[in-house]
Amino acid sequence: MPPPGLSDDLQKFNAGGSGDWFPVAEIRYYTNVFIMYEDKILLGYKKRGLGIHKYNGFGGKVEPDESTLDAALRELKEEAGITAPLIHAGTLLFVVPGQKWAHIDIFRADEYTGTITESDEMRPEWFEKTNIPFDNMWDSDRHWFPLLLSNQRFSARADFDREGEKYIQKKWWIGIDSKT
Ligand SMILES: Nc1ncnc2c1[nH]c(=O)n2[C@H]1C[C@H](O)[C@@H](COP(=O)(O)OP(=O)(O)OP(=O)(O)O)O1
Repeated sequence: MPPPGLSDDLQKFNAGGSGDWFPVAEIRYYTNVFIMYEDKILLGYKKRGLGIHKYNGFGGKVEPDESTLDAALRELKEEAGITAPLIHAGTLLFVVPGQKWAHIDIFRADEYTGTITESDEMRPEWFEKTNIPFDNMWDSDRHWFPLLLSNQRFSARADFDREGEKYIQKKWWIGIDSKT
């Protein structure tokens, strides 16, 4: 049975951790974009802010009056200097007690245009799909990345405890969105 916040008709892919799900809170919308090319994936090394010193997709907050797709395209341009024909790949609910829930729409593309450029926020870097730096990413990424890489749409929830600047994964649930 999917946790609160996810649709009931998902097919479970994996789940783990312990304890209760954190209580419902207001939602804030974010985006995250992954560019694939042949056997490689483009990640960004975060130079500031939430997730500093981790590798992630390119993305950030959705601004008022902006669609998630427009926000994803804007952040990809701002943070990596490129544009791409984005496809919605999945959704991650990132939950931390005492904070708004982050609803992250995750996009992918298999091509891009422009010159990949480092920004103040992100240093882009290509990785082999067989050598993704999970030990230096958000802990939940390793659980949904197989679905991103195999082009299966997913919805996921990951609850993290916060200890100072550290985020410790407590519980997660990943489902395949079989409607698509
Ligand atoms: N758990 C987890 N896994 C993978 N990705 C993420 C998380 N939690 C997250 O917040 N994220 C992603 C979602 C976004 O792409 C970024 C966070 O966005 P942020 O850099 O705070 O937003 P910006 O709008 O770019 O920030 P500023 O420009 O205001 O600094 O991490």
